[in-house]
Amino acid sequence: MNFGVSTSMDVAAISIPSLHFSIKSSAAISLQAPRSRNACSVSLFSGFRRFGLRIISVKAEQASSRVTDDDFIIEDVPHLTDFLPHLPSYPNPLKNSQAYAIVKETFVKPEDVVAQKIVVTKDSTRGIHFRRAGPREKVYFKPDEVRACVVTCGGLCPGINTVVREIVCGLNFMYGVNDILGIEGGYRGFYSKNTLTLTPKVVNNIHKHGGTFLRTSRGGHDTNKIVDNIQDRGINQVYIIGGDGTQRGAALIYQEIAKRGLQVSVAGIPKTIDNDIAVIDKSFGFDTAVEEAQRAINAAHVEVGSVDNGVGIVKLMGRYSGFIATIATLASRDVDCCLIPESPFYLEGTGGLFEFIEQRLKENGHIVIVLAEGAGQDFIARDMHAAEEKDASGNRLLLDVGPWLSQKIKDHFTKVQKMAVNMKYIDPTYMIRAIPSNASDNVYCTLLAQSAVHGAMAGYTGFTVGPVNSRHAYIPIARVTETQNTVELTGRMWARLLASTNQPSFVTNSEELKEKAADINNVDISAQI
Ligand SMILES: Nc1ncnc2c1ncn2[C@@H]1O[C@H](COP(=O)(O)OP(=O)(O)O)[C@@H](O)[C@H]1O
Ligand SMILES: O=P(O)(O)OC[C@H]1O[C@](O)(COP(=O)(O)O)[C@@H](O)[C@@H]1O
Ligand SMILES: [Mg+2]
Repeated sequence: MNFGVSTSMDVAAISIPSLHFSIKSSAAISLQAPRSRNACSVSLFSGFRRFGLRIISVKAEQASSRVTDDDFIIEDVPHLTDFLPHLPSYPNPLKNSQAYAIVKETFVKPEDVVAQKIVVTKDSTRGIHFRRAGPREKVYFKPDEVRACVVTCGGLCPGINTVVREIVCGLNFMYGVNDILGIEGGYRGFYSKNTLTLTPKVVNNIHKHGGTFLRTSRGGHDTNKIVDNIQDRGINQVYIIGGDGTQRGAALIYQEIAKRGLQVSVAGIPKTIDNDIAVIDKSFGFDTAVEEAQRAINAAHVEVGSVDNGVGIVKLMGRYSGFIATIATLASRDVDCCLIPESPFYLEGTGGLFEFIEQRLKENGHIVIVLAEGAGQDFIARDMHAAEEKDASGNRLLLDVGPWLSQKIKDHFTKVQKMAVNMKYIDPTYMIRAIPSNASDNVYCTLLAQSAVHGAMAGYTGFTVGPVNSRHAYIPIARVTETQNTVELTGRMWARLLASTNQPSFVTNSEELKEKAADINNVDISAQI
């Protein structure tokens, strides 16, 4: 797409085919995209950089319609100057930091973006890009004016304490910020608990412990009470660590703050053991959890390998997404069958689980089944006539598939097959998420935390930070909350698993399930490696 840029500053018109601009203020140009065939979300950076203008991207009404030729879409994040246009900026103190003294490019260029699509062909459209994370030349907070707070919400996962620690140390060591509060016990802590004072000394060793030093909770998100508290306490940077639910809550907090016109940056750091957060490569702590799951799978394999007709079942976390079970199975190679929420399965008849277990017991004398806790929920609910219940955040409370499946298998083989089986059931669910993060997750958590700090100090807000194709980016919160990341049954990763376990596909053996799988996975599979 080509566009002309007017050189005289007083001319407010910059014409782009089918798009018209008006310069609203010296700080930003807003695109008033008319209802046009080619309207799309556009951000223009380099053309205006030298004018000191900041371009905000807008979502045209028909964001789905793409500019056909050089389809270079930038999904930008909000900035404090979007609603506080006269906010002063200051030189980034990193400029004087000895650590960064010889860094070739200390600051991220304003036009640096990260591509969401990296598997391309010569004629590919360029697709969606996100603003690259990292330190900027200008900051919008004076270090001694910053009063930051950190809050952790939802379930545990390895590495939460590392993120908390590195937010505190990053603010203090890189930006000279000394006023940092801990919000205790999740969102409700804003209005129901006293704050903790966080210093590098206080958080020095917390990364060596699992859980969250700040404690957490589900439920209790009251946007107005939270923002009232932020305002009353004079907090001007909010770091929110949590999963998809938490990030939805963060979006509401950001919107209320913008509505009130408060100079407060809201930075979301995505967290979940389930890796169900969209757009980012994977959530922190996931690798640590998969590594810990190997110990449970290995124990099951040792147990069942030491007895006749040993049936080992290991239940792992994964409420709606079966990534932990899938990747732990691929990593282990001791697993004969992996069941996940995304893949329907059935027990009886040709191609069913019972037939497969019988075949493996005959072949090897034992079998190991890895089970995501969210697998088979509809099956169990029908079988037990159980009504659906929810937790304090509105998440589905799961029926316990582990004991249910163990009993089903025991009943089938003893009563129907007249064959005694040695059932060994292991449930390490909370064990794999309550441990401290491993070395690689610790480094990942450090980059996440520092990216969040750089973003907030540079005045960005209403963003979630995370790696997109291994490069940290600032992602609009709505982007990571609008869909949930799930294992694609039509992707190559799941095919790799089926090829490694040789388990029944369950789907290809049954027309009815094939439609169901198609529905589940009516998404672009190119994203799957
Ligand atoms: N749609 C939502 N809007 C506002 N707050 C939400 C929303 N969903 C969840 N929350 C809040 O976010 C916090 C954590 O949500 P939860 O789903 O339990 O865990 P996670 O965010 O880790 O997946 C809870 O305090 C919950 O009240
Ligand atoms: O912590 P609780 O309330 O027992 O919930 C357990 C659930 O939390 C999870 O660990 C995910 O929690 P988050 O989405 O909050 O990270 C699921 O895997 C599991 O089903
Ligand atoms: Mg969640």
